Amino acid sequence: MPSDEPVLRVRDVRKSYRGGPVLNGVNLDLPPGRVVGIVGENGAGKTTLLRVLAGDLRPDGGSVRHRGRVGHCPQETVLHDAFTVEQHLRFFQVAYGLESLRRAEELLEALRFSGSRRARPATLSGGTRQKLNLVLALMHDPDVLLLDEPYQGFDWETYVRFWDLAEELRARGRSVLVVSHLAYDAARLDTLHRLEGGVLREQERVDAGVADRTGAP
Ligand SMILES: Nc1ncnc2c1ncn2[C@@H]1O[C@H](COP(=O)(O)OP(=O)(O)OP(=O)(O)O)[C@@H](O)[C@H]1O
Repeated sequence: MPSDEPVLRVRDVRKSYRGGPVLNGVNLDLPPGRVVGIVGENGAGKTTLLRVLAGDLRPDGGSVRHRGRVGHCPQETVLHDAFTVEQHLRFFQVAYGLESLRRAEELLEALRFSGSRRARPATLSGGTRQKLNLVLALMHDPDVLLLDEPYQGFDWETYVRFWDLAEELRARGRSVLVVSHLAYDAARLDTLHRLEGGVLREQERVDAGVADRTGAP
């Protein structure tokens, strides 16, 4: 029987900058096979929280435990203009220790990546760069995927494909945590949390269904 033990367990996470506290005791359990959203206003601390969860930023207190592999798609793309698309894929293949680019190819196809593999990121559109950013975070098929505003710059079709992909991952027992300042896609989530005052609170999802699926990205 598959374990429902959390793939991500967050306890009393605290983080302050010089300007004052941003995270004031964040708690979260993310079981396998869930798509979870975190919303919050600009400056609420969403990016800070995701960086702490990804191990990119050390919290002042509290703990973060992962079970399995983590993928992190930061808000700022990780792409480097000295490298082509193909070189990015090869670089991450080596970094992740992957035998092939099979999964990366599937993801490029799923998101209808249209850029040339010989192109450098600066010559790609913002949405196309974001697709590559997402593929790089996902190509090792992580158990937990942490996404910071993942659909910025996506057109409507790509936005819908992104959610199809999230559903495919959930069906295979992967968990996806999506951070956004917008909550209109709540119907696509298993759980929605609001980050406010440095803590997470579970939100009532407005299951208007159709209404929730009509907002533009
Ligand atoms: N490296 C840093 N040094 C100092 N202050 C920071 C740093 N990073 C973020 N902050 C501050 O911490 C607060 C939370 O920032 P954060 O980027 O985590 O919020 P956010 O919810 O992701 O915002 P947005 O929706 O605008 O992306 C803000 O007041 C920001 O100015």
